[in-house]
Parts: sequence; structure tokens; C-alpha cells
Amino acid sequence: MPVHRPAVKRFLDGPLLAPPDLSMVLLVREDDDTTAGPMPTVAVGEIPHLVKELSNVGIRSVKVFAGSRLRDSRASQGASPHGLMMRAIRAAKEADEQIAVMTETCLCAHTDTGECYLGGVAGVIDMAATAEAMALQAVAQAEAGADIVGPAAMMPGTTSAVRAALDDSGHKDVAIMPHLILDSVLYEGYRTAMGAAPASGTRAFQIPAGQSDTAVQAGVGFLDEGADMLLLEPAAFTVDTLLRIKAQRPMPLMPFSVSGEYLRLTRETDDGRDVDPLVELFTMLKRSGADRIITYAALDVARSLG
Ligand SMILES: NCc1[nH]cc(CCC(=O)O)c1CC(=O)O
Ligand SMILES: [Zn+2]
Repeated sequence: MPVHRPAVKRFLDGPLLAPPDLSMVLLVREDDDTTAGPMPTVAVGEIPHLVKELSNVGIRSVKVFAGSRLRDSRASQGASPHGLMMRAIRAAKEADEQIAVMTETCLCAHTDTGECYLGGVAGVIDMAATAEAMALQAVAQAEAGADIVGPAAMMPGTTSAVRAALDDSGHKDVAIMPHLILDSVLYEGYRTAMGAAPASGTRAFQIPAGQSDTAVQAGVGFLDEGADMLLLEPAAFTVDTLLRIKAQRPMPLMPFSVSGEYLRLTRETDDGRDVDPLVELFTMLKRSGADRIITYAALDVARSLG
């Protein structure tokens, strides 16, 4: 087939990637927080303007991360109705009721250890208390207006606990998208930005990169617990897992292009941010069957697709 002819090439190529494919990551900070970190952050007060900008370019969703100033052994501030996460959700929804607000539901930005679970560094992991704390957080997020909550501790039992708590509190229509996380060096920028580095040095429940069956099994396990869709991270290194889960269980699958991908595959130029390598990555993800893509560069990518 003479596909090298420019007109034929252009005809067959078509735009595979479009703004509605993208969800914009928001790392939310308090309005008076001026600390400079490795990742772009957004102050709560800036959310309404940003959400309108996102809507204007055709982006239909945000994925919100927010930590607590006060951290303790129970991650108690994570479920506060006045917490940063809940204020961020309300700000996004007030700016545009139509925007799908997805949250991270986890303990690491609320515990004094930076661990995703309760129980302390040397102590035994308290799975029941962790599931309970995450369920409380999910309900608080739903009350604030979240559409999709995202258990991210990679702990079995947390998705079913979140589902039960949402159902019992009148939030049957709030969806759950657990994070399916492979161990990676690419989370460093995020952990620094959020002050959520684990005191133990590792994330006990994340899956070692060499274990392909374990990754598939964990994802299917979350679906069996009642997940409506799955987030896979890092986006670039979980494509095999995505393909295998998709073949087994056709559910919406969303790669999350994490901080390290953003930091290493984009760069600042004289006229804005060059995100071309991410456009290539996301195009490959769409070819591979990704339903949506969650990225810190959603706005820049949408604009570059212009
Ligand atoms: N709590 C799990 C979680 N939520 C977000 C990220 C990383 C996101 C990124 O790097 O952009 C992680 C992984 C981790 O901290 O180990
Ligand atoms: Zn966590």
C-alpha cells in the first residue's frame, strides 16, 4: 500500500488523541503555601479559573490530590469536611458542575509516617483500621461532591470497604477507581511535592516490576471487590498489564502518567512547555486500548493538539 504519499498518510493518520481523552491532575496546596517544589501545584483559590480553562479546551475531568497540614498516626485530618481535599472538590464543582471530579483516597498525605496505611513503621500494619480510615475519607469526598473516588493504598479489602461505606451513606452512584500501582522510581517528584515519602522507604503493597501475573491478579481482585474502573501507574510501564486485564475484564482502564514521566518527558522552552514526548506516549496508550489518560500535562497536551 503506497502509504507514504502525504495525502494518504494524512488521511489514514487522523487524530487518535483528543482533549476529552485527558484528565488533568491537580496537586492542591493551601492558598498561603508558597513553598517551591518539583511539581506544578494549584492553590485552592486558583481552582475555579483552572477548571473553566480545562472545560474550554474540552477536558472533562480532574484528578485531585491534597494532603493535610496536620498529620498524625490515624490520618485523622484526611476525612475532615473542612480538609484541603474537600475544599478543592467543592471549588471544582462550583466552577463547573459537569466536570468529573476524581479523587485520590489514601492515607500517605495525612499520616505522620507518610505510609499509605495505619500501623507505624516498625509496627504491624493494621489492615482493618486502614480500610476504615479510607472508607471515612471516601464518604467525606463523596459528600463534598466527588464523582469517582480512588483508593490508592494497594491494600486488598480497601475497595470493598469503600464501596460498602459509600452505599451505606447514600452514595451508591459514586464510582470507585482504585490505583493499580507497580513499584517505580518515578513517584519521587510526587512524594516530595506532597511530603508523602514513606518512613519505611518502601510501599509495602506496590507490585514489583517483574511480577506480571501478580499485577493482573491485583487489578482483577479490585474489580472483584467492586471497582468500576482501574487507574494504572506508571502509565508508560503498565501497558502489558492494561492489555491483559482488558482481555480478561473489559472495564474502563486509565493509565496515570506520573510525576517522573512528566519531569523526564517534558521540558520548559521559551514559548511554554514542550510536551511532545508525552503526546507520543499517550498516542501509544490509546493504540493499546487506554480509555482515558490521567496527566499533569493535560492542559498543555490539549493545547498542543489544538
Ligand atoms: N499513594 C499512592 C500514590 N498516589 C500517587 C502516587 C504517585 C503519583 C505521581 O508520581 O505522580 C502514588 C505512589 C506512591 O506514592 O508510592
Ligand atoms: Zn498513599
